[in-house]
Amino acid sequence: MLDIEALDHGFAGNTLWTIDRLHWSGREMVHLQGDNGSGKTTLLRVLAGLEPPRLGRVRWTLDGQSLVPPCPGWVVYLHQHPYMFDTGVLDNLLLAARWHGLERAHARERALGMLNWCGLGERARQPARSLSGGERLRLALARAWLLEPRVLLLDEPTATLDARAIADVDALIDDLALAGCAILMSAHHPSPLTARCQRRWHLRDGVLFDDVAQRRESNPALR
Ligand SMILES: Nc1ncnc2c1ncn2[C@@H]1O[C@H](COP(=O)(O)OP(=O)(O)OP(=O)(O)O)[C@@H](O)[C@H]1O
Repeated sequence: MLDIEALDHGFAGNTLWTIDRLHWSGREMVHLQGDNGSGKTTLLRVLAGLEPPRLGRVRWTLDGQSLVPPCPGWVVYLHQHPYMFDTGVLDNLLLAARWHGLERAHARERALGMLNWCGLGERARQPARSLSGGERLRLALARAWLLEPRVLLLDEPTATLDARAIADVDALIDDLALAGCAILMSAHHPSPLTARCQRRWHLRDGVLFDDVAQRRESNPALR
């Protein structure tokens, strides 16, 4: 569902990374790795269409349609410190629903379901900006899931969380993956979730190494 050809990005005339060719069916959960500054966030932002690549092409094939990012509501990028609207917790979901044109009664019912799913059912009226880091991330996952995206691009989702919060977020991400949402996540530190990723992309020295492609290269039977 993701096809990349001759993608190249950088700033001020310097190349950050280049990717000759990459295909991802979306069936395997992917762990994007790389040192600080290797360009993980930038790659996720380019895949989401939040910034255009310097050269090359990104194409998503979703529900039989070939799309160039951005694909609002379908390919969703989530920052490790997600933006919270300056409203209550429930209204954060309802605003997102309205923004994306969900029908009002359906949106409310679904938003309440999402709040229970992410464990914030008792916090509907609490100001969203007063939530802890882990709670914000859970609310942001609920806000994303409200739209039933096909792809979630998660930027260091558990980087600043303690073990308990990581377990909570891991469980939610796992639910999304089981429901058929394709997950690509960057993460520095191993976690139960990164351990479950079936594929690894590694940004090193400006090149993206794909362990699946490398296995195919080294085993002719897989080509
Ligand atoms: N808009 C921009 N203008 C100039 N340089 C930028 C811009 N955005 C990112 N960079 C630079 O690109 C490099 C890669 O940044 P990026 O945030 O993608 O790396 P990262 O791998 O996600 O890093 P980290 O693991 O530390 O979060 C950094 O050196 C950053 O300063």
